[in-house]
Amino acid sequence: MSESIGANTGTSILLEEVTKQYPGQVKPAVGGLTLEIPAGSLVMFVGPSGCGKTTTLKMINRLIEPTGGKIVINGQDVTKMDGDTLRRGIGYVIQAGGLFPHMTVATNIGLVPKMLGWDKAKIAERVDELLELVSLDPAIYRDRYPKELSGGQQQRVGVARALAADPPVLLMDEPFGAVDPITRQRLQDELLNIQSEVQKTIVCVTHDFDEAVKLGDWIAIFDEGAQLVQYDSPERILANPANEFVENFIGSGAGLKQLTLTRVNEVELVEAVTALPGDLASDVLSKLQGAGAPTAVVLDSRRRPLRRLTRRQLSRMQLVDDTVDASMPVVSDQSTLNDALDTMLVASADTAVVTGRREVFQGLINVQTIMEAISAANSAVGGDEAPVGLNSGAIPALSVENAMAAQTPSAEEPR
Ligand SMILES: Nc1ncnc2c1ncn2[C@@H]1O[C@H](COP(=O)(O)OP(=O)(O)OP(=O)(O)O)[C@@H](O)[C@H]1O
Repeated sequence: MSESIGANTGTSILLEEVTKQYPGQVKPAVGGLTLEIPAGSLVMFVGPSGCGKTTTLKMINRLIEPTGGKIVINGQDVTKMDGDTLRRGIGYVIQAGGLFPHMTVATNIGLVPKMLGWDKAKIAERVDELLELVSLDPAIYRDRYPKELSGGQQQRVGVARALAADPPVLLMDEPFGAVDPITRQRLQDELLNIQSEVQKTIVCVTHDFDEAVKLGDWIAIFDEGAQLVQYDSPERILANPANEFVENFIGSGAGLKQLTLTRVNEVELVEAVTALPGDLASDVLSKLQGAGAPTAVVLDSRRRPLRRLTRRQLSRMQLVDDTVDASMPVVSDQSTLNDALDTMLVASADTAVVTGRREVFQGLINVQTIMEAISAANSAVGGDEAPVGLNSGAIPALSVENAMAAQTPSAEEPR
């Protein structure tokens, strides 16, 4: 219940000296981690396999119980709170959406609202609203079963389900790990679009440093035992990696990764002549000639781009129709310049169509704009001060008693 852990937006999370010692393990999976997650920010956890990212994430909604320390959400210590109540106020997204296969999309999304006792009409309305938010047409998708969806669509439904009861906090564990690179890019852009609408506090685990740079307001880089190696903005981590471990993690091409730091919505777009199905082709053609532009963008009634028409194509038609060109290069205004360049290269086009929230047309971006933006971006790295993040000294060596205690079985599921 969102009431129980605070307002639906603007909720901070604080881990205070949090430790997780799994039974039978010599070293703690998470050792004395103190981490501040500012309200409304998107924090990415990255680090090598087994370093404790997932364990840290799952301690926030107590799917894993910490063995020590406190977790404070919106000023309230949730370590002792009823776990089920806590989890209803925290959206949770896992790889491939984690949907229940025998339930329709609508039932999956409506699960938490149902548990919270919402009436049927309100749930149905919310389901449609969320499907719209994740760019799935409710009329087509609400009654489908998960197996009738693509991987990317399942993932979108997973996000919709996590947001259903408007929780203030969203936890995501490798949410885009199971989809192809193009779908992954689109889902990342959508998440950023959704976040600009809903302003949740989001913690997201990834193994992909580029994804962390693209999505994160802040990136926490962990080493084994969830030892925090660096916690800062993507810009500053790229500009000043804390040590060799971080340098290796960033990998080669740190310079090129700077391209990942600028989003399409930060550069000036090229205006375009637009047309609607049903317009007289000759009218559109004269507008194009007046503007000195080579192509017009055809939009549907919700201003979503359908295709581009060249002067030659227009001169051969009477009325503009509503044909869709699936191969038209389209980028979201949340895309990075890196993604935009990729999209143009794949389509062998020197311009791409830019869309914003709910796929509404914004303008065009061209290679020239990107080149100019790159040179302009080589300016000083600044920004807000980084949130607090540290571990409490070295991990204490286990005494014989502790080691014995650690062997005691607990309710924890083995992996
Ligand atoms: N239930 C468990 N019982 C015992 N040890 C566990 C359990 N779950 C995780 N571990 C251990 O704790 C450490 C941290 O695991 P965790 O899953 O948090 O890492 P991770 O950084 O998310 O890794 P990956 O990127 O591979 O998913 C690992 O050494 C793992 O083997």
